[in-house]
Amino acid sequence: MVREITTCTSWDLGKPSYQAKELGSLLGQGILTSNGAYWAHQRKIIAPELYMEKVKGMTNIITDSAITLINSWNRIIEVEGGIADIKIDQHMRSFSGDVISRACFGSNYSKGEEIFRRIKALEEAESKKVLATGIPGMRYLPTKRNKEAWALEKEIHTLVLKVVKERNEAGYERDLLQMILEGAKNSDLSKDALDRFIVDNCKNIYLAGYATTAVSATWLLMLLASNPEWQDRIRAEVIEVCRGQIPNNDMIRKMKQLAMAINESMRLYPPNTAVSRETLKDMKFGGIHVPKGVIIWTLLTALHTDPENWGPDSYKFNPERFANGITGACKLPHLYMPFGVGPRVCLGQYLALLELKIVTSLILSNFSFSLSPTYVHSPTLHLVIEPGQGVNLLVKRL
Ligand code: HEM
Repeated sequence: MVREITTCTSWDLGKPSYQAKELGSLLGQGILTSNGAYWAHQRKIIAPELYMEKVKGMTNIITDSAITLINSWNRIIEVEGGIADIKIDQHMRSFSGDVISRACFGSNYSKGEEIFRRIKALEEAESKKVLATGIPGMRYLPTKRNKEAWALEKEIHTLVLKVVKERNEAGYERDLLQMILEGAKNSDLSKDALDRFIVDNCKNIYLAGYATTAVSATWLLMLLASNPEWQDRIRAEVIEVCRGQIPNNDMIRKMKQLAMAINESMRLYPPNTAVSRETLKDMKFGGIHVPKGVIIWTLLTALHTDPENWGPDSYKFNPERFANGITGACKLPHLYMPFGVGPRVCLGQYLALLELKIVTSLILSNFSFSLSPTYVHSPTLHLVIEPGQGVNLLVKRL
């Protein structure tokens, strides 16, 4: 039965603090896990940089990163003699990491990449720790994994502050790092707290936007490989709209079938499995008394596939259902939430969608692809839901 979920618009609901504890040095006190006035302060600084109008200005950055990917596939295909079996996961991660490095660090982006390489290693070290133990207090013991994570954390801290110092000396640049710096300067934080604020938010933005976007692109390509009629349909649209040119904002806006396929792919494979909230005080929620400290999970995969809301074909890839937008796709459109909901809704959604549209349209206008016989369908939950054994595609040039 479809039951309405009360949209979270209340300050009395926050992000579960356990996330910060479990993921330890990975998240720190950045926007993803903080609550109350400190969270609001961070959101106020970061949000304007990721509004749709600002994101439109990042089209060139994204296109450059997508062209790097296209060139690398071209080289692989040439070496393989016309058709290549490509494991696309790492390519999508490089693309998404490249975009975030450029958006955050502007001209310092190669240093940004160095920092993000370490954040990624830290993410891996932390996710192994979470999965391996789950024992309270383990994170304080000097185990091999903890020591590895602590060393990485220290390196990240030092590197970010080095870029900040260089930036302060070199002058103004309009990127996310600059906005975080200015926001931090205008607050009354101590020097140490200020440094933490900057470092934690660099880590948070990277963690929020890197794997999520990469995995969304990977699932979308897997679905287009398995549904050649949709692959052809969207390719025809892209070719008609772009007429051999690199897509610009105007062209991207016209790619309706592509937008429908992205919505459908994120319905079936939302990278984040759940949206969670913690009650910060006793409250009534949908008529139920919920005491302070209770964590409420909203499972996206369940919401996104409920046949009562989406119809009997709810498990089928059918982008057509989004022909009239999200409101036309189901009975209760607010239950579609790949980017979360309410005041804590994803700040990077416009950036992520633009990335997905640019990279997919460029791939479709350069290559045709099908699933490799080596592909094994095994959605697996790490920090996001990803293909457990990767996605191999057989790719050839058009
Ligand atoms: C397809 C890619 C992405 C997906 C599926 C996604 C999904 C989400 C979800 C589900 C949330 C939690 C929302 C809630 O609790 O209601 C979130 C939060 C957030 N996302 Fe994304 N995200 C993506 C890409 C990005 C990108 C590219 C960035 C930034 C560069 C970003 C930045 C953030 C931030 C800063 C938050 C925390 C917002 C807050 O707590 O106030 N995300 N995202």
